[in-house]
Amino acid sequence: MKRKTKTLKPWSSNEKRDTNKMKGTLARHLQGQLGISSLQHQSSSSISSSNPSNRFQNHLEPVDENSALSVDVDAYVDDKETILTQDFFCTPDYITPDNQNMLNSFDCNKENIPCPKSPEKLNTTKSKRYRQDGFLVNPLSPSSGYQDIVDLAKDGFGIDEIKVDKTAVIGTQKTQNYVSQSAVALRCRVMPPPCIKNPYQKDASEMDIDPFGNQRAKCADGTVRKFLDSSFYSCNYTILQFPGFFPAIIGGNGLSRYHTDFHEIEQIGAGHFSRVFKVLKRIDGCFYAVKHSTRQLQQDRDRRKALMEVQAMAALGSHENIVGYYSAWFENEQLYIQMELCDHSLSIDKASQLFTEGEVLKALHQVIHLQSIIFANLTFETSFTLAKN
Ligand SMILES: Nc1ncnc2c1ncn2[C@@H]1O[C@H](COP(=O)(O)OP(=O)(O)OP(=O)(O)O)[C@@H](O)[C@H]1O
Repeated sequence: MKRKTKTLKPWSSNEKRDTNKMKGTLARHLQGQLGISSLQHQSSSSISSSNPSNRFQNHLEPVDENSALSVDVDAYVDDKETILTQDFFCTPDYITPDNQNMLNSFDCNKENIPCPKSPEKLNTTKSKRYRQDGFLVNPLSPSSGYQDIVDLAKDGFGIDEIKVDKTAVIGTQKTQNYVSQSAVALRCRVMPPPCIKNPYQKDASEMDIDPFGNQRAKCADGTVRKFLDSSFYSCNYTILQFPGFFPAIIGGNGLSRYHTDFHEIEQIGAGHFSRVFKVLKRIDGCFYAVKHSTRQLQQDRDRRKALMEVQAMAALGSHENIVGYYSAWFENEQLYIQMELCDHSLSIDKASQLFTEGEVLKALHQVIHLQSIIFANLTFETSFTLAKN
């Protein structure tokens, strides 16, 4: 009697018909997939009852036999909606559904597979040993559980990844905000604003010969010209003046590029407003230094200022006296810079006096002559003197 009342929902006949139709389709699908013979009755009766009064009568019938099945189909429909929403945001592979990530492709043993050694950088032994110590548990083995995964997550992974793992272990329990988190992260990651010209780089027409060949990334001047020729953007600025131009990308509940792409080894330095870490890039197995600002760059102006260092490094390119630059991004309102990892500390030990004044002047002269860049933290007089000398 109680169940009978439950089926008397105040639905319109159209709504009910649509739902039944969907359930019928899904039921047939499930039947095919799972071989559930009991579905036969429900799906066929739903479809064959073309008479409205019969259909209404069917609604009044007890559904005790198929009630559990009915609930399952509802859940399936909900899942389908979630998947469709996800498809809408074009989820890339590495952030496809959490549980799928976890159960199908994430295998902690894979973390132990040695990264392919770079032909140039062969000193990856230390990192591999470190990781082997930390990754002993396969989350897919019967003995592993939530605690194991949390322990793994503590080893260099960020909070974000812990959250992902939690979701996966809970299993089919759905989280309300899964799609929205992915969507936010995706929107921020796949739509970076274009930097159409580096303020520290000479105009393409002035650079007849590129001394660095293809060794470094550059601003796409071809793209710039297309933008300008279209006369849509008549912009004398070096960067398009969009409001909120440099977004304070993700962090918090979103995905972390830093933790996705890099395995943090240790802190190797600290500046006035930054910290520098030795990291292993997961995809190429090489060590890099990643510097990130310690204070949050909430204002667009602050982000532009912080980016000056990045733009200068990118424009300078490869030089024996300049730390190599690879990439930069905003995350959690902080600027991250991926750089070449230097063997020794870059701090000048005052006691040992590594460089003479002449050597420093010579190096600076080379740099200034090379790219006509005057460092922001040098006074005009100093720079002028150095350049002149
Ligand atoms: N690429 C690198 N490889 C190795 N160590 C590095 C690298 N970059 C920075 N460090 C270490 O981190 C320390 C601080 O970095 P850096 O000199 O860039 O900071 P800063 O410019 O003084 O700081 P801020 O930008 O906050 O003013 C350096 O003194 C050095 O020890």
